[in-house]
Amino acid sequence: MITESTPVLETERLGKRYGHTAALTDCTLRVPAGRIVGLVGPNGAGKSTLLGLTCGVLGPTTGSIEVLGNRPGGDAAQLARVGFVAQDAPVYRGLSVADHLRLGARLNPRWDRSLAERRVGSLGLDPAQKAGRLSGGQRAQLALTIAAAKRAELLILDEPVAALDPLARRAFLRDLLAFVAELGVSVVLSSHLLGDLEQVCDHLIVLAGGRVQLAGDVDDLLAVHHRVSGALPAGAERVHEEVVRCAAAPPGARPVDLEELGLAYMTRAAVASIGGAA
Ligand SMILES: Nc1ncnc2c1ncn2[C@@H]1O[C@H](COP(=O)(O)OP(=O)(O)OP(=O)(O)O)[C@@H](O)[C@H]1O
Repeated sequence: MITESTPVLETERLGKRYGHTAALTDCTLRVPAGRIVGLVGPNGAGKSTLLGLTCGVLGPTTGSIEVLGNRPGGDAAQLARVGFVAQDAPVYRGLSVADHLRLGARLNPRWDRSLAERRVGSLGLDPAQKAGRLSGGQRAQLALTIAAAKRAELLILDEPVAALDPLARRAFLRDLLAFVAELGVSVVLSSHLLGDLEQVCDHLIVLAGGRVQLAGDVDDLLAVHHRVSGALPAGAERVHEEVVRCAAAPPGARPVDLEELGLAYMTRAAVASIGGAA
């Protein structure tokens, strides 16, 4: 039975291979509902693969995955519960903004016309403008509007801000926060830009080499990681350089921010893979 405590995403030893390439290995995750999840990792870490498995466009090679308590992409009802914006904010370049909204209304049973029109108006998009003539930021906003108006319970956004300048990125993330608060939707957002994710995410997943390096609610993760110069305190584990993991802050320790934390785990994984290859 699906309840409010049903996780939006639950995986158990999930694995995905493309031929001889292991894109994801032994990935075990549990993401509670209502979170804005930052999915970070270097190029080739497996982020797009995990997002593809989550929305059901890919199937697992090993292990299991449940999204909102069901098999991803299992049927039309499940597809309607998940909104997916792939990399590069895909839109139909020859169709106008208004055409996109009409198409959204025809294809999505829970389409929220008033939300779509309100967002297009507040963004200052001309309904008659062809999507191919919008700027990168406007295209990203249009793709986000369509995903939001679908009234999905989970929004999956694969590097939605990658092509945007700093001002457009900030505007996009601010809008995302506003409508997440309005709609109560859960979001999984991948990015290389940890600084951006820090502004919006309350749950973090760090992937590297196809494996989960770190996952959890941001407040919990920040509470057990600290910056310590000098000798490793008793009971602490060194993640990378000054960043250590231990339940209580040792004397003289300084707090870490999300960017430092993500980088520490990604660097540790990179160093380990070079060591393993040597
Ligand atoms: N269709 C495919 N066929 C073969 N290998 C693939 C395919 N898609 C991804 N891969 C490989 O799987 C691994 C993970 O790729 P994935 O695209 O999931 O990583 P990513 O973290 O999203 O990377 P990026 O940040 O560069 O977009 C990489 O080694 C990649 O080369």
